[in-house]
Amino acid sequence: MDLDAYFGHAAPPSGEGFKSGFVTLIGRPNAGKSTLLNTIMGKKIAITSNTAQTTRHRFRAVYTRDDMQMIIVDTPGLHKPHDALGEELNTSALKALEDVDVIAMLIDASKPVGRGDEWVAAQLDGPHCKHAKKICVLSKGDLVTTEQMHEQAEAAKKLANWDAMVGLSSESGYNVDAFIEEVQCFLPEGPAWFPADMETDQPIEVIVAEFIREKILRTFRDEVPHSIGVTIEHMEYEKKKDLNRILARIYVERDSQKGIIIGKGGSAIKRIGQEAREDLEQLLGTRVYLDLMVKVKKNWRRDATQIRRFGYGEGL
Ligand SMILES: Nc1nc2c(ncn2[C@@H]2O[C@H](COP(=O)(O)OP(=O)(O)OP(=O)(O)O)[C@@H](O)[C@H]2O)c(=O)[nH]1
Repeated sequence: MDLDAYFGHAAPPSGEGFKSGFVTLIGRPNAGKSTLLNTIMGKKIAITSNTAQTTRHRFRAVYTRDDMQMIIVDTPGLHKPHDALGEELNTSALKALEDVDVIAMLIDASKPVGRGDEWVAAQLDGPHCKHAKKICVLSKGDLVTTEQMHEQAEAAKKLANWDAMVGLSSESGYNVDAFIEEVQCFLPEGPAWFPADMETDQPIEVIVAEFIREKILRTFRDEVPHSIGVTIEHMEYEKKKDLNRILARIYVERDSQKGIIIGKGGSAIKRIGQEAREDLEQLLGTRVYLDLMVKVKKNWRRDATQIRRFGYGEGL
């Protein structure tokens, strides 16, 4: 594939009236942050699942138009941490609030506003958030009636002093444009910070590893998804065959988890490999040969050094 598509070299657009800046998406786990990012970008870059703590990287996507460049910072969901990984993810998410132009807090419109939302909203009072405009995004609008949406808006109004509020659905695309326009209003005039054809600041290996992790999150429930980490050991493009050869390692914490990931006669790992390969072929625009290995690394989630080695949280 053409890796330049990820890093970009085209001259950044600029000019009078051009706006540019950073918007951070925050919210409880599962609020729909990564899905909104993908909908804005018009393609899947960030992984999503209904397992909390899906997002482990503070992830920047670059959305460029003729009249603006918006750098969207996706963050791990904010929640009460239970281990070093949870703490690292919270630190990473809160750090992404510093020095941004807009903070968009997502609140799931289909769930009652609760203490988790209150806790996240309270973080917006910090000194580092002072200058940012705050948009309340009521997400998953397709799951609620108009009346429920109004009720949710009333509850959300009490959480913070919002500069704007938008109800939308990333699934149907409803009102996502309105959100983009709202952000644009709040961005300062300035030149593009990144090349026009750059889509993300993450190395392609990180995105590939995340796509594999997503398939595991979607296949298994409970403890297993939180216990895995994925690294790309080797990735090589064979031009003649238009083929990317990828060797990935899936780390788990216990032998029993290794057995679960592999499945009876290798059935589970085979399915994960197949599904990941299909997604990766779309992402990379080439054929993909994917080799997955499972390895046990005891208690890696309790070890900050290990977590950073995976590149999760602050490690990048
Ligand atoms: N029906 C519906 N489901 C949505 C919408 N947006 C997100 N979801 C679903 O909600 C779940 C969580 O979405 P994510 O985008 O992964 O949420 P997140 O806030 O990034 O989650 P973390 O990474 O855990 O912080 C997924 O199963 C999504 O498919 C929406 O607009 N409508």
